[in-house]
Amino acid sequence: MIHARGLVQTFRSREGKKKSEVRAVDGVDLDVAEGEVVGFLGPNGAGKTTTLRMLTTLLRPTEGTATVAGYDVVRESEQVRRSIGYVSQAGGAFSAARAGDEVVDHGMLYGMKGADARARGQELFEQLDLDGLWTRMPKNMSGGQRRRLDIVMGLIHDPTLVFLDEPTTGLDPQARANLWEHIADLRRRRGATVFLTTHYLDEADHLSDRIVIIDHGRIVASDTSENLKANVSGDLVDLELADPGDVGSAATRLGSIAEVGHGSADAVEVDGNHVRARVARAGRAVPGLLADLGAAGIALESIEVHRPTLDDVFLTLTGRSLRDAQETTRDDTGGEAEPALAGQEQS
Ligand SMILES: Nc1ncnc2c1ncn2[C@@H]1O[C@H](COP(=O)(O)OP(=O)(O)OP(=O)(O)O)[C@@H](O)[C@H]1O
Repeated sequence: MIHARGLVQTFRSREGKKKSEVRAVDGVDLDVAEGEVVGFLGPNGAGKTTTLRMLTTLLRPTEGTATVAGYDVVRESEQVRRSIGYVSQAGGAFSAARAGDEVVDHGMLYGMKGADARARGQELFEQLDLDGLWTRMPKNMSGGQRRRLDIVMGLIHDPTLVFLDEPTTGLDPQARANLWEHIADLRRRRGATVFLTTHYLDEADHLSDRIVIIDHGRIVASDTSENLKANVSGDLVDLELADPGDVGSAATRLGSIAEVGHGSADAVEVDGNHVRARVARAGRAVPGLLADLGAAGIALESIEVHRPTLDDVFLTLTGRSLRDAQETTRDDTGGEAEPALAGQEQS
């Protein structure tokens, strides 16, 4: 459904007289199969939206090629647009019209007959828990209802491929959970392929068949959440020692079973009377460790084993926590920015 090779997008940014170039997307290869739900995850400014805008034909790639639903995003942009649904991060700018009229107009823009757009719109209103709101003006809807209306607009022409850019940002937990259900339903009921960007780890984990992580414009991982957790980052073993004097020898013993590839001394973190390290398949390794500690007369106050999270995966791959990265400001280029010549908006 989506095949991209070497996608690049550069933007020029200007700060006073100083000009610089930002490589917002830096050589992205991507393959998404029909019916797959892919979560595109990364911190602010990683390049998610820019990638999405190239795939949805809103931005011409500076370099590289992509086909979406079988059409080339540059040469056949019209066909791509007709084949996809796109729900942008900002959501639609609604006029003062009633929600149902907006939806019908939107469908007609895609070449649907008015009656068909109305029937399909009403069906979607029902599926997305908007029944009774057909004649309400969007400005009088709650944030969650408006976000679901955005999704109705993105689905009105019955696309089999849907791009959702941060669909639940700004929603309260209940509205998020509710929208997750609807997104999962898109595939269940309609067999749709869904490509969604998010910086919520739990969202990516919950919804996606596969998670693609982007950082600094490059894909750093692509796999199921389970595989990423199992292969990229081991379990965290946290030993609390009864006697702080045992910290050194416990660290050496824990280091000996710490993940391969990390020098054992570096792999262990000491914090007061706690000694921690990542251990591959801790369930198998820990009994031996306990026997070893017992034989050396090292007593424990407690032992905890934590399964890795997606954030651990991100930390292992990039050296940064995604949670911390989310706190950084969105635009680190400074100043006013404009697309570079090769990165012009497509009409
Ligand atoms: N029009 C533009 N002009 C200049 N730089 C831009 C422009 N759009 C995006 N950028 C820069 O490109 C990089 C990638 O931005 P992008 O919006 O794709 O990231 P993102 O992963 O979607 O972030 P977020 O999660 O905040 O939406 C950032 O450094 C951003 O500041």
